[in-house]
Amino acid sequence: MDEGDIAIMLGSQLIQTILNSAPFDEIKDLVKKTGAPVWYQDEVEGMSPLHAAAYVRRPDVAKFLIQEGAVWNAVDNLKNTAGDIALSFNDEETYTLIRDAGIRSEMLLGILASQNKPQPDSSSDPLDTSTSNVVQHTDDTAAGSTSAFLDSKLVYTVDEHGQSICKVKVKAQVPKLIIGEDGSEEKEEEIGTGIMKETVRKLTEGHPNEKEGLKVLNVGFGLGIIDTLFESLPTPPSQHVIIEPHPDVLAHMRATGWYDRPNVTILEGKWQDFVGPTSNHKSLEFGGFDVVYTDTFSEDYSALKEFFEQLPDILDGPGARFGFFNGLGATNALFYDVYTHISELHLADIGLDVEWSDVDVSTDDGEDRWGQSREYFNLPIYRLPVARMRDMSL
Ligand SMILES: C[S@@+](CC[C@H](N)C(=O)[O-])C[C@H]1O[C@@H](n2cnc3c(N)ncnc32)[C@H](O)[C@@H]1O
Repeated sequence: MDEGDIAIMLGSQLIQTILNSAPFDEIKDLVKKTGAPVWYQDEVEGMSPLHAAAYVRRPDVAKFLIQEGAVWNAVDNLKNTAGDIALSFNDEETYTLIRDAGIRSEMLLGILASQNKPQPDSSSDPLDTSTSNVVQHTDDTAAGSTSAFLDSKLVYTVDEHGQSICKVKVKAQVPKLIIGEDGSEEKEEEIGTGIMKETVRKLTEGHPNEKEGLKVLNVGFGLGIIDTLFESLPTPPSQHVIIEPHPDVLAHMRATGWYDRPNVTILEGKWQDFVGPTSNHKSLEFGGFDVVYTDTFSEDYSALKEFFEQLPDILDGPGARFGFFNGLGATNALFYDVYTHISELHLADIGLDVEWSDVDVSTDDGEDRWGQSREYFNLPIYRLPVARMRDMSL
């Protein structure tokens, strides 16, 4: 028997022992004394010892396995993590242990990645650096890579329900749906529009400058759902800046009159061109926004975190509000929870407190915001963030 066979045998034995609800010391000895690998996943189901601990609702075993290096985000062959299994049993203690292991691990990876981060003048594309292993896998499609997306051809059209959609042409020249709808009446409750409506409400309602017109920055026009909602406020924004890099989106904006709207300024390029360390538009007078929102399809969490870091410079102090499309990790309840917590921690680090609201998106009729090209959001609840600068004078 070679080393691999021994690891398989011991790994299987560890899973079986956990599933048999063996005493803690027996499980511990198998790992510590016999050397059973905690990272093992069986071939038939993809089950790991951590999955097994979740199945038999053993937080003591889960805690031990995590301490010994169990992989918190390993998915079985049905794409469930151990955390999903704990959640399905309503086993909050085991679920929280696994989720917190995920948060620790992702935070640590984030710190390591930022220490190794290329400098702004580096030739590599900062958007393509990833700090995360939560949903990170090689994905060179337009959905998963910023550069592939920005190079792809977009077509604005109307679907069979009369709703505006945007398609991206992929290599095989098969158009795929990527961006949601425009809020025609009968589609009002669909996921993208519903979320954007609630986002605009939370970002603007009761804002001290609401009545005189807010100064708004939106990053990523897409179908213009959120920008249209901002423009439809009882008092439209006094200044409405939109940052958008995709040439086809810009052409669509031009054709639909966005360039001619009073108080609307369109900045052609990526947000990185206008704010932060890679910005080469130092002359632009940025900052002082009452409301900032970002939703940049195909960028990853490291880019979002980088955007967070620019907020103190662009928000107009404590009264100002910030929102972002909270869709990362949303193919899986555990990953979504981990990302939600990590973004809250990172925002807190830079002095912003987040309030989360739950938006029920379970009633959508199966057509999601991003369509069929990748499963983006298949959770019943969207966690909507609104962050505000902490008032340091208090
Ligand atoms: C999902 S859409 C935004 C949808 C929008 N929230 C709405 O309500 O219709 C994402 C947009 O972000 C743009 N985008 C991608 N990367 C960007 C970047 N680095 N800076 C600014 N915009 C970006 C894309 O071209 C696309 O138009």
